[in-house]
Amino acid sequence: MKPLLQPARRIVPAGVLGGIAVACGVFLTATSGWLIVQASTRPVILTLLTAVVGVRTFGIGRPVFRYWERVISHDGALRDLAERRTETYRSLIPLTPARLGRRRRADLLTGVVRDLDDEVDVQVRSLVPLIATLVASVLAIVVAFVLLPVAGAVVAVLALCAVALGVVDGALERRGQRDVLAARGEVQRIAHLYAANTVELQAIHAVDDLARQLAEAQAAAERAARRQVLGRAVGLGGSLLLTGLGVGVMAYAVSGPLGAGALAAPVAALLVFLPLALGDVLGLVPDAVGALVRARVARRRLVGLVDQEPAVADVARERLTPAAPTLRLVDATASWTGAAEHLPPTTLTLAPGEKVLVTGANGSGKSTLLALLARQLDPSAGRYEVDGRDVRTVSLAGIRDLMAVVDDDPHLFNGTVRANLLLAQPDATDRELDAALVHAGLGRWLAGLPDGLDTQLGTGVRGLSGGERARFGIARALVSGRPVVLLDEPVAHLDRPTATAVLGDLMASADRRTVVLVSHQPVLTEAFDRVVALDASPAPPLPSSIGGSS
Ligand SMILES: Nc1ncnc2c1ncn2[C@@H]1O[C@H](COP(=O)(O)OP(=O)(O)OP(=O)(O)O)[C@@H](O)[C@H]1O
Repeated sequence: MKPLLQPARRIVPAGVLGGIAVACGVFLTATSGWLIVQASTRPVILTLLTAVVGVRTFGIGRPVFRYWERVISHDGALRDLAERRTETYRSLIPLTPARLGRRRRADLLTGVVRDLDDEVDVQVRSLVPLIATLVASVLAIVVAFVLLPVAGAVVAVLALCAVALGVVDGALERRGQRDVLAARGEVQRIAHLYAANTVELQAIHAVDDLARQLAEAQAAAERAARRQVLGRAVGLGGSLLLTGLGVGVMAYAVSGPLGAGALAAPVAALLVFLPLALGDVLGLVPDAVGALVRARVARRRLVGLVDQEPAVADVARERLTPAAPTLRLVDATASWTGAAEHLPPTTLTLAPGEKVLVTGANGSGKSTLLALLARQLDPSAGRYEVDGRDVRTVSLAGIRDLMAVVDDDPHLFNGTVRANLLLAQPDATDRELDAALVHAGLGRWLAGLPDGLDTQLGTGVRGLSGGERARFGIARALVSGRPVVLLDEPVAHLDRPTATAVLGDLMASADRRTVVLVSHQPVLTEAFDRVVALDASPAPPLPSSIGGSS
């Protein structure tokens, strides 16, 4: 992964432009001070003209440079976001699904997107303001030093104090952030428990107890959020205090015993205004530090997710491309975690075109069996062969290209019907898409769509019923043209007549494809060549109960 603080393209020039914009603001205030004091002595108007031009230049320069900085910094940051997203999604693919835990894919993706946003925020919320502050501070120090060396030293000390304040602020933010995340996690845990088990909780009269726990967790989260805000408040309050102190010390330096008494009054005014104007810039530091802390936490989460060894080794290059493969498991077991077996030793041969129903109790390993067949897992013992070749000796992509996997909740992206189907086979023609929808039992649905394949699908546009979604998943599998279709409870959420109709259409359309369908209860058994029952108890070996038909 790219280092967190590596500036994206154009971020350094953006920071310099931001620095010039900020310096324009600082010198606008300082030259205004010079102008006001000089004007009070009623000099010849010509002596004021230079300062008037300076004030105008700085006044115009500030928004112009600020706008320029915004345009190029956001352009750079958005490109960086796109690159980091692509890189992260690429890293997630080999980890899917075995290393991603049992979280819902949508939740996982939302978390990853949010973490990447926080990470990229560093570019515009931390790097640009910090570079800008540095540039403006250096310019201010140089100008002050040229006018009066001790004034340069005062501005330099002020800038160093702002850095120290940033470090303290960072430590407070870090602690606050940790507490906030822990407290929010607890709220989420209890809320999920509450929402997912309301009926059971009512049955054991535990609803009030859990509601009290939820209220306490919520109160703890609010306290943690207040502590976190305290860090930011210390930073902002501290920078205001520093500004005030800076003005006082500078006033003392230019007028007091430090030998500056000889300074002309307008120049003295310019120098006294300098720390005041710099205060605006130093006030950016706490926000920049806050963004940095959030980004570090997000980065740690992303690294924890992405920095895992894939469950399946992809070492061989030779690609198998059989049109009708024979799949064979020989005493194969599989494990998601490496700590326990999640599939008992299994021997099973799937001839080309065979239709097999796999049943078994919850947790007996049906989905694990499909994951093994789809090469989302490799056998922890035994063998998995495709056309007589051990799958570990051929390319992973080649094996996966043979399989179409349909789960119990096919995802529909915001986009047209066509785009949602082309995901499975980008080269498919409209005729093939139409045919797949018709074969999956969605012919009438398609005919009723206002724009046919161009109709928009997805949230808030056009929803699909559970049965239609299941059929859409099957249509995608048909469009893919892959010779093996693996279905994990594709009709789990449907009523019996709809489930029977969907499966009937699948069997009629799967013609020469091999179909393995997992279901915790026997459905439409007569449509399958074989029914395989998985035993819930792990060992001893089960080759006799599996591989046979019932
Ligand atoms: N992604 C995963 N990570 C870790 N453990 C998993 C994962 N998926 C399944 N398991 C574990 O593997 C075992 C078998 O689960 P599996 O989902 O294969 O059973 P199943 O027969 O399909 O059950 P169900 O009918 O409830 O879907 C279970 O103990 C389960 O907790």
